[in-house]
Amino acid sequence: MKNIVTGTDMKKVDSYTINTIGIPSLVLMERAALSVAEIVCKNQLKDKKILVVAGVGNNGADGVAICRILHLKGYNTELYILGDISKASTEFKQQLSIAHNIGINIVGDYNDADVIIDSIFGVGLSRNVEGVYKDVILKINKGRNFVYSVDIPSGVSADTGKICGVAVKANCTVTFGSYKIGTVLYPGAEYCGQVVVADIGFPQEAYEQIEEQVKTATLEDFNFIPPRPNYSNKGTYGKILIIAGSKDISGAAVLCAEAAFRVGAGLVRVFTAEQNRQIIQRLLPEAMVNTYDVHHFNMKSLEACLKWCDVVAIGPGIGTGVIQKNMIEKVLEYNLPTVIDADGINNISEDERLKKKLHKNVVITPHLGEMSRFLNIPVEEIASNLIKYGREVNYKYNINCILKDARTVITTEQETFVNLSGNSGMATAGSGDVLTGIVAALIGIGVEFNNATVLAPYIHGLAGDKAMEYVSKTSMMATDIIEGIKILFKGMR
Ligand SMILES: NC(=O)C1=CN([C@@H]2O[C@H](COP(=O)(O)OP(=O)(O)OC[C@H]3O[C@@H](n4cnc5c(N)ncnc54)[C@H](OP(=O)(O)O)[C@@H]3O)[C@@H](O)[C@H]2O)[C@@H](O)CC1
Ligand SMILES: Nc1ncnc2c1ncn2[C@@H]1O[C@H](COP(=O)(O)OP(=O)(O)O)[C@@H](O)[C@H]1O
Ligand SMILES: [K+]
Repeated sequence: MKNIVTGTDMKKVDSYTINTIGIPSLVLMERAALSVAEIVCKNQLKDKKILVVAGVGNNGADGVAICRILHLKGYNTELYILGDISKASTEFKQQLSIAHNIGINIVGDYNDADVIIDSIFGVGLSRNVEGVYKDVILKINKGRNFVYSVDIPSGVSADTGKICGVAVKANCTVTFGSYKIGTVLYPGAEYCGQVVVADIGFPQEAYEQIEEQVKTATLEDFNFIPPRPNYSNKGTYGKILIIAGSKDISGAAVLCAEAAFRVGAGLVRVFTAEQNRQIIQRLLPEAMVNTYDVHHFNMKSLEACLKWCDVVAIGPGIGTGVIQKNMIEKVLEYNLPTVIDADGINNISEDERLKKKLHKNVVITPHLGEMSRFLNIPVEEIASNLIKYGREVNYKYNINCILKDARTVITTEQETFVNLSGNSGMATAGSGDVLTGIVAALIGIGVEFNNATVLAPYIHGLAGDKAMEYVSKTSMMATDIIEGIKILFKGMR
């Protein structure tokens, strides 16, 4: 797991590192500046003209130090300072004094260059960007230069990813210590270009001072998956019940069940409408199929399935109505690890009685529309504050939530995560059904419930990224993501 921090929390990390651990501010700053300079040197030839645009806070101080390092390496650099120097931070004044002593060329106007280093505002951005700052940022964005942003593109809120009026559109952002929320959540993430996290020496202890930590999964988290011993059988790897599909929808069940198999589930049983039996058996002969008749629904057959399984996923393509609500009620009575997706969520949203039956072994996987219905809050409001509303589900209902979007936010009882894998090719029908199958299968194969909730979107995204090895984002379909799961695990163990 890696930390993702708000700007406010990053200041706490800075301050703890400087004041409690005792690493001097200028030491951190030198490492920060060196990390940016190193990346610039690696990618830019010496004949390139580099303009450093610096504010007068510590982000600007980083910029002045970067300008000095590049100048000493023989680059043609200029420094343009934006803001009132009499109000500059101590570190800025120190850096500027060094720059003067070394003979850095300081210019009075913004002029174009091959490379721009944007160090106007970092995590200290505190209000909307206006006036001369706005004008310069617009000029940077109009130019054809290669833009590096220091810590975060100036104008992006490090706390939320919102654009404070206007923001620099960078080609590359070198962010210090850890991802900032503003570099991972949209729209800010779109302004960053490639994001490089530079280790400048903040100790993990400093991150532990943060009260509400946000993290992201990393490859190390595959260790949550238990090994597959030789002495095992299909029963070892979970009995997964998937309640999906309806008279007119069969694909959802197939995608969900196949994804579960590809993540390693031992046994998968689909409970679906009678009309789907043949097609599912033909498309996925490995799955067991039990069916119901909408006109004579028999709860006993669902109960038998629930008694059989270790984990249940309900919702993809089931439709909404009385039968569906009764099925959900029955599922919730069994207190099993339960994944609720799509129409599963929509049915619950319509029925306060079902909401009351949600229990702590439930994870819901809503997209923004489903989340909007579930919380009765407009989509735009949820989109602008994914973490807040993800957490709200947890506080209100004591269930886990995978809030799916271009950046999926995961909230468990204790923790909050943002998933960083995946790509826009995954915005395709059935992609969410694949995710549902992955969550259920991970629980089935023995991954602890909270860990499965976090790992599933990560695996789903990595599978989408793997799918790009043979299909473009444009052509990607949900079946390609399943193909991607195969490639992913082939490369893993
Ligand atoms: N040792 C450390 O601490 C380390 C810190 N590091 C670096 O420091 C950065 C944080 O520095 P920071 O806290 O000084 O804030 P910063 O981002 O420079 O912004 C404050 C300045 O911007 C101004 N300002 C803000 N909003 C504005 C607006 N809308 N419009 C106009 N002005 C506005 C504000 O002005 P004021 O509000 O005072 O009028 C003030 O001048 C961090 O991102 C990283 O790069 C690294 O080197 C690692 C070690
Ligand atoms: N731009 C994107 N980048 C990364 N992942 C995306 C993007 N758009 C959608 N996704 C992922 O694709 C899946 C879509 O799920 P969902 O909307 O439920 O699809 P469906 O209902 O058709 O199965 C989610 O896991 C979501 O996070
Ligand atoms: K910046």
